[in-house]
Amino acid sequence: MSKSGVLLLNLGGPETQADVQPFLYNLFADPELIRLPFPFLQRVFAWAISSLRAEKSRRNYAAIGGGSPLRRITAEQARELQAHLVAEGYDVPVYVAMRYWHPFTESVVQQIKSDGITRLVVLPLYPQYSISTTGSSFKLLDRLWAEDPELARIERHLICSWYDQPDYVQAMAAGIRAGLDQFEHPEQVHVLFSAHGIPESYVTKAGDPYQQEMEACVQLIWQQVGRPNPHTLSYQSRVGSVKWLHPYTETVIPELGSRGVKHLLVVPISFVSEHIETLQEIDIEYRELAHHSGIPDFRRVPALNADPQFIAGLVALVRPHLLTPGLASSAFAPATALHP
Ligand SMILES: C=CC1=C(C)c2cc3[nH]c(cc4nc(cc5[nH]c(cc1n2)c(C)c5CCC(=O)O)C(CCC(=O)O)=C4C)c(C)c3C=C
Ligand SMILES: [Fe+2]
Ligand SMILES: [Fe+2]
Repeated sequence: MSKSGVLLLNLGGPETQADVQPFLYNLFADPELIRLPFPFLQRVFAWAISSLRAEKSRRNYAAIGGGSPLRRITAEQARELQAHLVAEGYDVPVYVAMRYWHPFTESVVQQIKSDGITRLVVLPLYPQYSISTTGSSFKLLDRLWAEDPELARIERHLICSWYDQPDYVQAMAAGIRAGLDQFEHPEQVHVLFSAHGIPESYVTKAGDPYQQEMEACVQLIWQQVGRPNPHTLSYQSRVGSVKWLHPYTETVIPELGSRGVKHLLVVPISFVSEHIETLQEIDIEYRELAHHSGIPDFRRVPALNADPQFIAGLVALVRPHLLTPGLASSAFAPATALHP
């Protein structure tokens, strides 16, 4: 008998000030996120960098209430997705697994195993694929599946990226149009898509499709927005001293200011939930930078969180991998099942 489940993947975030350093350690200890020439030094490096970064990072989390809202918002997305699936007749549990903080992927897959799931649809909450995000979580799942013969019996259906999912694209476009319409003169607004950056070498040396998917995603969203405003794509949240994807958001904002832009609408584009990089980096740091750059009118499009059209998009992504309602106890898969 087949029993399906859905697993949502995300990065995770510290919930309290005390969580910040161990969270950073977990993040920097991942060779998919930080690539060192000497892998045997990864843990020492992670300890050193997490210790050095912790104070600044704690201050940033303190500015948004002490911790990240990511767990709460991702749980809400999971609840909404499950409710919509149940309404369509798919009686499947939806799990949330984080890469670097609670609920850790390692413990969630134990739960999935003990719930008797035999067929798991894995949906990363990153619309665009990157080695550093979806790739890292998939690699961890591969390792867990390779180490445990009971897990190995659970059939996995991986959804790699979905930046072109029509409901997602339309939900993003609707948010941008609503954002533009809040300005007194919407036609005077410059729209700045700000994506999370990654080191440039991921794209040029390791073949990460992230930049290409990001550019295609912005183009699709912009077509749906259907307004004549000028728009730009830039990359934020650079860590360390190596070159990251260009142009940097922190460079673009002053350039726009010096070109006379007075009204700026920022669209966070790699994120489907509010988190530190929307609430602190964009809303606090970039807002201040914009004001210093002569841009007094600075606004941001909210992250999608549990937006109904976005949730409909998640349902559409998951549905083809589920057994048709009524056949749920059958051993047969529907003809529409996709296997990337
Ligand atoms: C698509 C999203 C993300 C990409 C790509 C990504 C790459 C990436 N991130 C770091 C370093 C850090 N990321 C941190 C937090 C963080 N990053 C993302 C998303 C992406 N990261 C999320 C959702 C979060 C959690 C946010 C929260 O609310 O807690 C942090 C910690 C925060 C801080 O100190 O700034 C670091 C550090 C690298 C190096 C990287 C690509 C290689
Ligand atoms: Fe990050
Ligand atoms: Fe599938």
